[in-house]
Amino acid sequence: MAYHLLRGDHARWMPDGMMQTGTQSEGGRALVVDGVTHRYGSSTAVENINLDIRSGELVALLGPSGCGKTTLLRIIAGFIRQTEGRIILGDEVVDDLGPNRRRIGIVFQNYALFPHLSIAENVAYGPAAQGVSKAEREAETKRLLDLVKLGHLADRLPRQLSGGQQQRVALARALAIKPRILLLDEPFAALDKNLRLDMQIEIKRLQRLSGITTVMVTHDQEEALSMADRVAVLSQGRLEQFASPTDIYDRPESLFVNTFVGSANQLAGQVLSAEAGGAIIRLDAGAELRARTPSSPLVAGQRCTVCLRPEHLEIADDPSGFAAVVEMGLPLGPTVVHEVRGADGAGIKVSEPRRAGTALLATGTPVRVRPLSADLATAYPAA
Ligand SMILES: Nc1ncnc2c1ncn2[C@@H]1O[C@H](COP(=O)(O)OP(=O)(O)OP(=O)(O)O)[C@@H](O)[C@H]1O
Repeated sequence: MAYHLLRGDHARWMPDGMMQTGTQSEGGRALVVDGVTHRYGSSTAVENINLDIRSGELVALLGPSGCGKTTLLRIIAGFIRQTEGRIILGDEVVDDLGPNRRRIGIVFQNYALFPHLSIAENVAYGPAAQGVSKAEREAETKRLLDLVKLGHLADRLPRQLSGGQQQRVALARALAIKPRILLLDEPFAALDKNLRLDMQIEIKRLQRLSGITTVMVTHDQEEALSMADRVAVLSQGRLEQFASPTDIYDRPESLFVNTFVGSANQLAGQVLSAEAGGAIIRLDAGAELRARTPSSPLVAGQRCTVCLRPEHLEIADDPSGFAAVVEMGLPLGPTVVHEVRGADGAGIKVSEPRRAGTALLATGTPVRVRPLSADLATAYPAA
């Protein structure tokens, strides 16, 4: 594939056939969400959200239903005017610009294609409204449809395409206006599992190639962790953490993030001693361990909740662990999960790689459970 260096205020290598997008130099700021709060009447949907999104980044807004992610996306797009705060695109505060004046490309869950227009007419619609000449928009439409591998279907109507194909048209249409940023609203929700994975890879590829700054709403944590450069985790309208997928998973900063992303055993315990960022905890189940304490400093004697992921525990005959009794063993293909019960009654999941010939432990077997290594536990003040 041939690459061209685009010049001007946004020098960037672009693949052959991809148009220029974005308004910032590589690594600069593309979008700032500055102290945004939105209330519907008396109920607060998003509260004091701050995000600083770099040019070329793919950011996922992740959270459970009702956490405010769609509201935030619609505020960025200009469909909703926030109660407080500012939206800054590049260096421009865009709060007074309507959606069609923000130059934002949007792909909705249901694609929202014009049903009576052909695929090519759908893609050319935005540039036509922008006053782009016929010859130029025809060339651009062809380039974009080739890019999403649908050039041969340009004359079909949307209903004559599969869901995945319609979504690629929606993406081409969004890119046709040369948007400053691309917004994806649950873009894979309507696709079946296999097609979803193909499209996730495809969109990530196109996003990387174009270098277009992208914000995607999803409630699917695997999708967020696998596709995004950074993930903004929201809960009840508040930003819990904004970090790389690795940091979100390995270094969660709140009990919510720790338990919403991946799974985590929650064990009750008491702080024996504490220092900045860490503490020695005695679990009610019977072991002592060191834990990170990211959210707030803990003090000796304080009750706490310790999170340990199932894959960070092992069943081992070791005095450093704590005693438990097997309740159930689940052979899950390459992993084996044992549900055990600690001396304090806590139910705990232990997930281990399955080795050839491994037998499941029978219900009632006494075992000892220990963390795989130090510092895998994270402690939060008890609720
Ligand atoms: N037009 C509206 N009027 C009043 N309340 C609203 C309106 N739209 C959303 N809300 C409320 O604001 C909160 C955030 O909603 P929002 O749709 O942003 O959440 P979400 O995280 O996108 O949820 P979902 O994943 O279910 O789409 C919810 O409590 C919702 O009930």
